Amino acid sequence: MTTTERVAKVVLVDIEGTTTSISFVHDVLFPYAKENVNKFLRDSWKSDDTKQIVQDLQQVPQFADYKDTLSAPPAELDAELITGFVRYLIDKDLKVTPMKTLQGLIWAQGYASGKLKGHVYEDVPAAFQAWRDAGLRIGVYSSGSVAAQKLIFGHSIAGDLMTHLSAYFDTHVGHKQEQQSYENIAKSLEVAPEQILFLTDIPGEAAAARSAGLKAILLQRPGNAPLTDSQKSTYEVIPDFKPLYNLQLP
Ligand SMILES: CSCCC(=O)C(=O)COP(=O)(O)O
Ligand SMILES: [Mg+2]
Repeated sequence: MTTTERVAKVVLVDIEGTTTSISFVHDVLFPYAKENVNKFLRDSWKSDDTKQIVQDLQQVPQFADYKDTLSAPPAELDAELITGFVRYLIDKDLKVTPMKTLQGLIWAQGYASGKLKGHVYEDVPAAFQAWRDAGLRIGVYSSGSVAAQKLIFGHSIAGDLMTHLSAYFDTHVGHKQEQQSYENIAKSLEVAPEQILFLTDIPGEAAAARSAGLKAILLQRPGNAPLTDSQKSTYEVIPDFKPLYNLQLP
């Protein structure tokens, strides 16, 4: 296991498998979106936001694949067809940007009604506080939309954690396994890439971040996919944020 230098100006955190359990995302958030997508689309079908999302969803390459799975595709585009497509994307966990935007709008209703509360591991609020006390900035980079990120941290089981966060990035900045995305993030943060520490559960994301010059550490939270010996020797692997409570500015 390599050991990462304990200095950074910005800590960039992934959500699912890093700050938050995979189970919360897959067993609570995704089912909530699948259950409520039809009503959401019917209620808002004529709104500009929904019209834009529907238009963008039709441009997604997987839309044609989905229609091929239907024995009798509808002649006209309607809320039922888009509902089916959204559920198809969620089942395949495809991180398609307009679907992620739509999920965020649906979850907003769940958080507002109190049916949803964002899961965060117990070491997360303490780490956020310690890093901010040490003068570091904290940013989020997730495939979930920026709106969804703000909801999960703003309505978390540990209270409003948004007060700790100063930057949010989603797939509008690029996909998480692409080097260019991390270069874009460093540019946007106005920080040299090597001053950013990225925390994630996915080795492909850590590799992309590292190729852009960021530091990267892997999380092995309960329920995360097991890491190979090669991955464990390539990256520092930690079970939670506690080993990082003492991060300092360079
Ligand atoms: C922003 S909360 C929901 C997380 C989500 O939708 C998702 O796809 C998780 O992606 P991540 O990049 O955080 O692993
Ligand atoms: Mg993740």
